[in-house]
Amino acid sequence: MVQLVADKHVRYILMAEKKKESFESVVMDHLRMNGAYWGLTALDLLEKLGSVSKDEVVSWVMTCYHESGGFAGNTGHDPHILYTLSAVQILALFDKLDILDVGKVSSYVAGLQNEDGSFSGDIWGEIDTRFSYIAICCLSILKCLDKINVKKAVDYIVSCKNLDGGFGCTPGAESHAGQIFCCVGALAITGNLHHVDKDLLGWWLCERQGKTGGLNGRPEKLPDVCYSWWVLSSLIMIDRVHWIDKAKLVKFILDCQDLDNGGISDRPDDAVDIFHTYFGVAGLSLLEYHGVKAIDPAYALPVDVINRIIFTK
Ligand SMILES: CN(C(=O)[C@H](Cc1cnc[nH]1)NC(=O)OCc1ccccc1)[C@@H](Cc1ccccc1)C(=O)N[C@@H](Cc1c[nH]c2ccccc12)C(=O)NO
Ligand SMILES: [Zn+2]
Repeated sequence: MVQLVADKHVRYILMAEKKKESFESVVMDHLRMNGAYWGLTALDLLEKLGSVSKDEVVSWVMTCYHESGGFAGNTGHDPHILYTLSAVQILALFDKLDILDVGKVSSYVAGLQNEDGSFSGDIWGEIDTRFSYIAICCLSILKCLDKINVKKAVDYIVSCKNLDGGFGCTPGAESHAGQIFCCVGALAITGNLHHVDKDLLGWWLCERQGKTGGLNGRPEKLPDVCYSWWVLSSLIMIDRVHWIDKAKLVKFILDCQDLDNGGISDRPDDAVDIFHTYFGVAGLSLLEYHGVKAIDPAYALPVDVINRIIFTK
């Protein structure tokens, strides 16, 4: 039985941090803040966050801070809600939320809420339930949920619920595991999971597991390691995780590792990347794999980090 080659993954992540000219880092240049969140959270789940310089990372994150209170995907880029959450999550990992002007950051996020309760990603106005989740998760970590109209935000999310029990990016849009994670996560954080039909959605989610043990994002699609997060965290939040075969999913994730150079790919024998390495480790965390720290399914941060935030000051 293949094991988790944790040390190889740690080395792969640390190398990715250094290789700035590689194809992958150039392609991902505009979402480098997300990449930093994936790499650092995976390191923390493997109990190796200490192998990076906290001060170096934190000062780089702050070079992406914009006077509007938002964060950009890389130094000097435009701010966007996507990267503001990743930046706040990184600072939470290092217990450095105190360096933030919380009032400014929370006002940037709250300022993106629309009349109908939905959220835009930035000043250009694109609306997506992904942004509702990001706003609620970010403001909850900053303890500023009172800055938005939570009831309207929840009503908008509920308006995106489909007949199959799932959720899409806007009202009437097709159910997709990624959007389901966002909507269920936002409802979980705000204490509104009673709006979810747990048996109906649980059935749609457990149907994502194929004969290989992997999970896909929609019917007929190929299994993909990152759905080990989108689908599994949703199943855990609605208390239906026993409806899938956890052991088969563990094997699928472990079979996606590059045993020599480290890293995890979306499916066996594909090229590894930092995104799937994180979602593979996070999936194993949700499956309580030995040697991986527990991750919170709604906040996508280690449980000890969430406990520190919720139960202090
Ligand atoms: C832009 N991205 C995507 O579109 C990936 C592509 C993909 C990977 N495997 C299958 N497709 N898809 C993706 O992120 O889908 C997740 C999702 C979740 C919620 C709504 C829509 C899509 C990836 C990057 C990527 C591109 C190409 C290949 C591998 C990674 C990406 O940056 N995703 C972001 C999307 C995102 C940002 N903030 C979020 C908050 C909640 C949920 C998702 C996000 C992410 O998951 N950050 O943690
Ligand atoms: Zn994927």
